[in-house]
Amino acid sequence: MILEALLCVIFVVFLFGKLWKIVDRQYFILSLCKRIHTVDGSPLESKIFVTPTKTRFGNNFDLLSFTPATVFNFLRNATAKAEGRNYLWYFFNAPMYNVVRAEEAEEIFQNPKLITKNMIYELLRPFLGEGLLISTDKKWHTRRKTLTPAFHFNVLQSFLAIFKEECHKLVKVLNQSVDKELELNQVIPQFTLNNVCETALGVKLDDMADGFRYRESIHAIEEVMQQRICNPLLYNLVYFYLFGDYRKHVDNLKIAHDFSSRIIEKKRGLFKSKQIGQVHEDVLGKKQRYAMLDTLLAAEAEGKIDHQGICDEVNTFMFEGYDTTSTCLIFTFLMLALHQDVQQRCYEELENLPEDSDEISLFQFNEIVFLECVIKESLRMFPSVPLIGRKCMEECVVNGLIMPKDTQINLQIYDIMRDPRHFTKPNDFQPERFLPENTVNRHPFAFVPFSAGQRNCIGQKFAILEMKVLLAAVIRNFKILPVTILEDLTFETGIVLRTHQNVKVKLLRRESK
Ligand code: HEM
Repeated sequence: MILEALLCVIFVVFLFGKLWKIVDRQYFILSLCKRIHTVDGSPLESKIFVTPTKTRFGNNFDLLSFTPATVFNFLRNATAKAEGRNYLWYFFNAPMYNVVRAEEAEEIFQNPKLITKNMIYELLRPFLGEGLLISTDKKWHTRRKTLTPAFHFNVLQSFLAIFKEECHKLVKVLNQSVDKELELNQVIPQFTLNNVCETALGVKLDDMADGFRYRESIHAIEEVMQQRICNPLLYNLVYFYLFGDYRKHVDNLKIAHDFSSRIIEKKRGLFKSKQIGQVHEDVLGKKQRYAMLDTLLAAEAEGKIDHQGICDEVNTFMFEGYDTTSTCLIFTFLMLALHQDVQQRCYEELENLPEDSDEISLFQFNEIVFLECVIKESLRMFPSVPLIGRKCMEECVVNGLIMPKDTQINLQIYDIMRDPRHFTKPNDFQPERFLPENTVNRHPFAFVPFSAGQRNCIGQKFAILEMKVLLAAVIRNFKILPVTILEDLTFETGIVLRTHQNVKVKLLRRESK
């Protein structure tokens, strides 16, 4: 009797084991997801690197109790282990495919079915709603079409005046910091936030009574998003509510949303009066300039967008247009300080411009080639957006792999742009790489700091112009000397690439001619 029962148990265990093996070929059972397979039936390992898991539950627990710095190092180590191949994790009920090669990234950027963002972006949803960055399908297409004219050449022309004004203000501040250590993180973000606030909303943040509070709230929102990125448990709303900074986050979201919503309401009133030929002044009684919000209000008048939609788009611009540009500027200043020869070459290039910076035209800014190479090389080495994510909404074939529905794709921009096959000595700062004659044979998707394909950055021309205006003004007025060196810095991956330490330089006033 006992023997029979034992045999029965052994048989059931054997059967269960067999069944488990069969199912496990298709599904990573303990990670609760379907597996990726190759189209030609070859072993997956022959095409990509399958990252070994720390537990039997996929890579789900590999990231627990991470900090922004350890996320950065984790990603770099993962890429190093893959030895130049794209690599896979089984993560969060779905496979996560990491792309580090331009060749395979191209197919993803170009695939019109792969335009939906992945789960990381859900952390931004409470702030950005259905704005351009997160929305998908028809809504995204319509909005993108509506907003594209807001970045037209003629519009940039009118934004140039704003950039110059903010630049004058900043140069005045910098004049007081000559010969002292200057923390770039204390001054640059204010410059880019002021710019994006005025170009998006049409108001000067420094003139607004609650401008400071708004600025603080944006910082706080980002900090919480950063925390959540580092701890997958905090993605869960209940866990976030119980153990995270949920209340603080909600309060800050309210401050930021109320601020933009209030301005939108006031601007709507002015827009309507303008339509019937009254008033041309803004909320503070000053002469009105074009702002992106005007394009949105015009779309609202045509019934193409509602109040919530406008709020989402404005918040998206503020968010996307602020930290990305300040991060790039900080790294560019750092690299200029560390490479005096490059800085000197920029200075000489700028000597050809009119002495009065107010007279430098958009056309002339576009012609500053070497400085643009410097910006691009900084973006290559230190991309403000180090990774972007997509999601397969249905089973799809990508890079010769069959990806189940819900597969998450990470385009590791940081690693793509440090691929030695496309950039020799990738860790060396060499702006000459971007001179037109040196880019001819480069893979078109090897340099993608603004993403590529349909969902590329709508604000890239805006950003390059804004950064050129400030860099040109600072280089013409000051010699930038190094204080921080790269070895002092701990890099952190959040929504944007950051350093744990503030970046410091020293300015010397240049002799006026
Ligand atoms: C150095 C500065 C900047 C960098 C490196 C940058 C980078 C990027 C990247 C990589 C994306 C794609 C994100 C993704 O797919 O997840 C993106 C999208 C976007 N960027 Fe930028 N950006 C910069 C500046 C700006 C500025 C100044 C604005 C607006 C004023 C802006 C507005 C946007 C918007 C709205 C999107 C979403 C576009 C869409 O999906 O249709 N960006 N940016």
